[in-house]
Amino acid sequence: MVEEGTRLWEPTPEIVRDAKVTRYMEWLGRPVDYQALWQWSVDAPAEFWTSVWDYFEVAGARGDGPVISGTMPGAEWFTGSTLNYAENALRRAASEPDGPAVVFRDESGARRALTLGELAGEVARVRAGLARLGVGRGDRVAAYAPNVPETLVAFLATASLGAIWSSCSPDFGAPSVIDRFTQIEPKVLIAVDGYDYNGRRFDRAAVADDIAARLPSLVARVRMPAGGAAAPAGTADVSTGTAVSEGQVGTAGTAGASAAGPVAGAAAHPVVSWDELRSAEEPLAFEPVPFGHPLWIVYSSGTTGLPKPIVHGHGGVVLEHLKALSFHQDLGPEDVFFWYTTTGWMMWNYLIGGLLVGATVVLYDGSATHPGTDALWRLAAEEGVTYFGTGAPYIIASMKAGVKPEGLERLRGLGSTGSPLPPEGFAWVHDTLPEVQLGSFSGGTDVCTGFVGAVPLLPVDAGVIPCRCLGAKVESFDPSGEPVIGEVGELVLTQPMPSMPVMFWNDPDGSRYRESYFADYSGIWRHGDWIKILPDGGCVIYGRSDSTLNRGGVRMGTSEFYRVVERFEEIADSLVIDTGQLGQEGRLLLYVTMAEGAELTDDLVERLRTTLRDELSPRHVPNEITEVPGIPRTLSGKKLEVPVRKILLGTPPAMAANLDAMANPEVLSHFTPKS
Ligand SMILES: CC(=O)CC(=O)O
Repeated sequence: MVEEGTRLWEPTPEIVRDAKVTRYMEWLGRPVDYQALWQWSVDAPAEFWTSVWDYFEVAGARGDGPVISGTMPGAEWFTGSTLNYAENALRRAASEPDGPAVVFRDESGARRALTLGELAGEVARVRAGLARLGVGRGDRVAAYAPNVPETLVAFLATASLGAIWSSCSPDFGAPSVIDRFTQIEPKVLIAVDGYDYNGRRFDRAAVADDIAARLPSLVARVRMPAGGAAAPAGTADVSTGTAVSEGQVGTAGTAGASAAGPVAGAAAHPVVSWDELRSAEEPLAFEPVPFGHPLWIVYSSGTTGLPKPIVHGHGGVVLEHLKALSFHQDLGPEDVFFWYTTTGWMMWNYLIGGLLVGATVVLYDGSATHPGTDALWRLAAEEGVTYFGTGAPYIIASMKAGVKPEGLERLRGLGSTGSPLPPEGFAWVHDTLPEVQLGSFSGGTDVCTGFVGAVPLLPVDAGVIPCRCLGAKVESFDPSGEPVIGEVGELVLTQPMPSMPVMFWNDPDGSRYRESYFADYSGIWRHGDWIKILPDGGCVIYGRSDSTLNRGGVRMGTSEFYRVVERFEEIADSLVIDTGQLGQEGRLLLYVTMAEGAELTDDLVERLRTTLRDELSPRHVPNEITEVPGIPRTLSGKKLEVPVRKILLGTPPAMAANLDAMANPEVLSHFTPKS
């Protein structure tokens, strides 16, 4: 067992000297002191964010309007300024056309690379193609597409026109894509015919047809062959619209006809191929748009009602990602940046932000563990990745599988997000890659970034996120709404950040937006996580505050519970649910999946109970411990604590959880209430 707070990594004087954030402080004329810099960044947000614009020489016109007008919700940033995300992402293409921009790898090991010049050329072609289809400023372009270079090209082309992007990963089933895209009424749908995962080809042509048929707003659909444009000829027949998959053809577990039943009649819009879309060579141009002009729409995985369509603006994303990627991940033009994600998670949007700081971005499409658990580590070694990001579950899986990554001499930083990483995960990273700085990073889709994370100036302690990020005034509130240090409380933001949503789509009076973050504390963003802020500024995240374990008034985040349970080598994964309701003590139910060859014996149950009693409290001994075949997770790897709690309290699974956004919906049937 690793004690929380054990010092694991410290920056050398050279790391501190060479850090991008150090150069920025020198430029500001401030002493190299992170805590003092953070305090200034939140006490003087207008000065701080102006300095970010100036320091990075953002391409655009800053104007002389106020930097912040109004307060949350509805604070406005850089009134009167104009810029374009795509121009900022491609700004070095003219001067360094041969510089590396994008590397793509798939499960089979196939590799494609694009220079900055090639990327800009492709963006120009697709931009022209979208414009021919009638796409202009404010129109929505939706993509049902994998993490391939064509998707990135299409996004940048969309942004260059001032049109609005939205993507879903092709492992999403039709109903959940329809739930998302019908809300935003896209003009063009870019849809892939299939994708490869875990050594299998999943044919998505019929799903793409179904989605397109339910989007009456479409003026055209672009057909992308499985594997992207570099797929072998014959992979997709664009004239007939039938997909001819190579290799084994499978049906994804989440596939299926739309929940709303079959659609009669063929779609009225034309279908064009990717090659037709990119057929004309045209000069690249960028539509200047106001700071808050919508860039993309991402979705929060809601469990009731339709997913929330969260709109982020060009300016907020450019400034936030420049700051976070440069000062916290320490990325620049010499870096090769990889984060394991699909296009359906905001970490894709974050990953491609690497272009803003000049890094080469590595796109990977496929399973993290195919053909073996070490798949991503190998990829990182082969591509000379300098910053490797992944979900915390992959680190835990690598630890449990005894993976020993090799050939990572260039690696300097390792990002972990998605769910809290326990101290043991921190220690494994440190023991395995002692030179590498682990950056546990937490924030969310809502702000398209992390607001607590690492910085190269601060040490890393087991289980502790080293700092609150610059410009993010994160505080922990006790039940009476008072800020607390050293105690677990509600994570709130008491100052606006520029990457907060500019609005929710289809929410003209802003009520849905206000209800989502501002219902509890007036003018203060409640994020929905438990956090403890330590006296030295370090932070510990304890999971979602709406799935808290409240045992006789002792409140605890679920991550503390998992930390104890998942240390047992017999346990592969776990889920804990407190069925208590407001004012009522409920039952504490622990679900476990077993490691290969292990059994849930009476002896193991007793050891689990004793350890939980000793390490947490007698109130945290489960009433029941049940073995299940799988722990329900979203496609981006988050445990479904709140939906399972609802199911156990009587809500039907299809109403409690968004089945199509789940990695393993079939396991939900094992979580039914006992009569
Ligand atoms: C940065 C994050 O917070 C990502 C996530 O967990 O969704």
